[in-house]
Amino acid sequence: MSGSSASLQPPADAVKPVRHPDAPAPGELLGAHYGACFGCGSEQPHGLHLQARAGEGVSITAEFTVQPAHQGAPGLAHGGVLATALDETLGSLNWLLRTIAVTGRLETDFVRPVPVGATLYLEAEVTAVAGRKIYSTATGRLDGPDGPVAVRADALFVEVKVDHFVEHGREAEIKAAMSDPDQTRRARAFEVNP
Ligand SMILES: CCCCC/C=C\C/C=C\C/C=C\C/C=C\CCCC(=O)SCCNC(=O)CCNC(=O)[C@H](O)C(C)(C)COP(=O)(O)OP(=O)(O)OC[C@H]1O[C@@H](n2cnc3c(N)ncnc32)[C@H](O)[C@@H]1OP(=O)(O)O
Repeated sequence: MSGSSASLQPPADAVKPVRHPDAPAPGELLGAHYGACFGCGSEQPHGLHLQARAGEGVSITAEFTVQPAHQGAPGLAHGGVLATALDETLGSLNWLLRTIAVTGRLETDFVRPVPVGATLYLEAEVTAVAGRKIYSTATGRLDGPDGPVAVRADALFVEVKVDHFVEHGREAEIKAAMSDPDQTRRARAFEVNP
């Protein structure tokens, strides 16, 4: 996308992203990174329940169907919810790098209104990596994977350690996550890089 700000332009020393050898195969569903996640978790009744699938290289596809709970104007998706769908899809890319990263900056274009009941077909890819900084881009289309673009975004994610969550998250949820062996395994798996 041409309109993004200077801080979303990769620096001259940025490199191409490298797909981790243990990344899920193209076509495989990624599953939720956290059950209570508003974007992808199954435990949030009004969440997006976004399902992301590994693509080729460092790319992801995902689908999200707009529910009545996601309205801003009558019958239309709230822009913040659409930004969440883009953010979640972009965040899923980090699974393919086996890097834990959080959104530092997200720039979103809202191109077409998205009605309730519509399915947003999202695709995202990492474009460059510079140290801890991961640059990525995403689009969301209507009517199918080749349909008209409704939303798009450019983002900068910043790599963090698991300690980021332990340090900043509310104690009750952190304790629950740490006592869940599946959650701990998923989080720790990211800390072992080749
Ligand atoms: C056992 C329990 C563990 C449970 C964990 C569960 C699961 C873990 C697995 C995966 C989960 C991970 C993510 C979730 C996935 C998807 C959900 C969607 C993603 C999100 O929704 S996630 C929430 C929203 N997100 C935040 O909550 C971030 C708040 N924020 C911060 O926590 C800090 O702000 C941070 C860490 C971003 C940076 O802080 P820092 O101190 O580490 O690093 P620093 O500031 O030095 O930045 C380093 C370099 O990035 C550049 N940089 C930084 N920010 C920039 C900006 N905004 N614009 C342009 N450039 C920026 C600097 O300019 C510098 O660049 P340079 O190196 O060139 O100088």
